[in-house]
Amino acid sequence: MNQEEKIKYLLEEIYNNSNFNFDKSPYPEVTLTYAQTLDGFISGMPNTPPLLISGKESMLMTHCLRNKNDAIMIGIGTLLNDNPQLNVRQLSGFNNGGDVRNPQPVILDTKLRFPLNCKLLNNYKEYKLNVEQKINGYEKLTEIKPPIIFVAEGLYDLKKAKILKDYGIKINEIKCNGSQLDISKVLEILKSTYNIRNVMVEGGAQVIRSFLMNSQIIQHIIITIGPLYIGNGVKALGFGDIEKNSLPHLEHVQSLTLGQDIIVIGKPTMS
Ligand SMILES: NC(=O)C1=CN([C@@H]2O[C@H](COP(=O)(O)OP(=O)(O)OC[C@H]3O[C@@H](n4cnc5c(N)ncnc54)[C@H](O)[C@@H]3O)[C@@H](O)[C@H]2O)C=CC1
Ligand SMILES: Nc1nc(O)c(N)c(N[C@@H]2O[C@H](COP(=O)(O)O)[C@@H](O)[C@H]2O)n1
Repeated sequence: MNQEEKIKYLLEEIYNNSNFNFDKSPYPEVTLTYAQTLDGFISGMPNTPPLLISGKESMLMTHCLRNKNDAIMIGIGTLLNDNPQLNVRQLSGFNNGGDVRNPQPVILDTKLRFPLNCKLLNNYKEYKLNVEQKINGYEKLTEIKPPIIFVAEGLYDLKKAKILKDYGIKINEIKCNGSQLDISKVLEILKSTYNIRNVMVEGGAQVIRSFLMNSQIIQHIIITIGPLYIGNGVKALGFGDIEKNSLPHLEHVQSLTLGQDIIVIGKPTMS
C-alpha cells in the first residue's frame, strides 16, 4: 500500500469503529481537526500569512479527511486570513477522473464578510465554466461545490447576499444573539436541508472553541502536532480563559507519527 492508501485505511477504521447513529442523530457526524505547534498555536498572530504546521504526510491525511467527509466547515476569520481552497488536490485521483471528491465548503459568516474574489468562489466559477462550456478535459475535473454560508438574521448585506446567490452560493439565515451562530442549528440544517452525513471542522480558533465548548456534538478529534515552536500567535482555542469544566478530555485515544508530526486521535467526553 502507498502512503495515501495507508492513511485512507486508517481513517476507514476510525469511522467504522465509531458508534455514531446517523438516523437517530439530529446532526451529521462531526470531526474536529486542526494542526498545532508544540507550544499550542494554530497560526502566527492575526493578519499574518498562513502558517504551515503539517508536514507533507499529515497534510495528505488532511486531504484524505476532506475526501472522506461530505462537508468542511471553517469560520470567516480563516477564510479572510488564509484564502483557502479546501479541496483534495493532494490526492492521486484529483482532476484526473479518479475516485476522489471535494467536500462541500461551509462557512460560518455572521455578517457576510465573504470576499467576492476569494479562491473558494473563483475555483467554483472556473469549474462551472469548464463544465458548461465542455472545455477540453472537463470530464476529468473533480467536482467543486458552491459554498454554503451561514449568516445571522438582520446582520448582513442583502445586496451582497443576492450577488452570491446568483453565483449559486446557498445562504442560510439563523437567528443570533451575539456574533456567534448557534452551531447546533447550523448542523441541524446541514443534515435536514443539505443531506450532509458527515462534516469536518477545520477551524479557526473561535470555531474550535465553540465546538469544544459543545463537545457532545463532536464524534472525533484529530489533532496534528508539528515539531515546531513559534513563541507567539493564535492559540488553538483562541484568546480568553475558558472554565476547565466546560472542556472535554479524550477517550479511546490513539496516537501515531506521520513523517515528523504526531497525530492524536480520540473521542471527546465530559464524564
Ligand atoms: N492550523 C490549523 O489547522 C488551522 C489554523 N487556522 C487559523 O485560524 C486563524 C483564524 O481563526 P479565527 O480568527 O479565530 O477565526 P475563525 O475561522 O474561527 O472565524 C471566526 C468567525 O466566525 C464567525 N462565527 C460565526 N459563528 C461562529 C461560532 N459559533 N463560533 C465561532 N465563530 C463563529 C464569527 O464571525 C467569528 O468572528 C487563521 O489565522 C488561520 O490560519 C484555521 C484553520 C485551521
Ligand atoms: N492540516 C493543516 N495543517 C496546517 O499546517 C495548516 N496551516 C492547516 N490549515 C488549514 O488548511 C486551510 C488551507 O487549505 P488549502 O491548502 O488552501 O486547501 C487553512 O485555511 C486552514 O483551514 N491545516
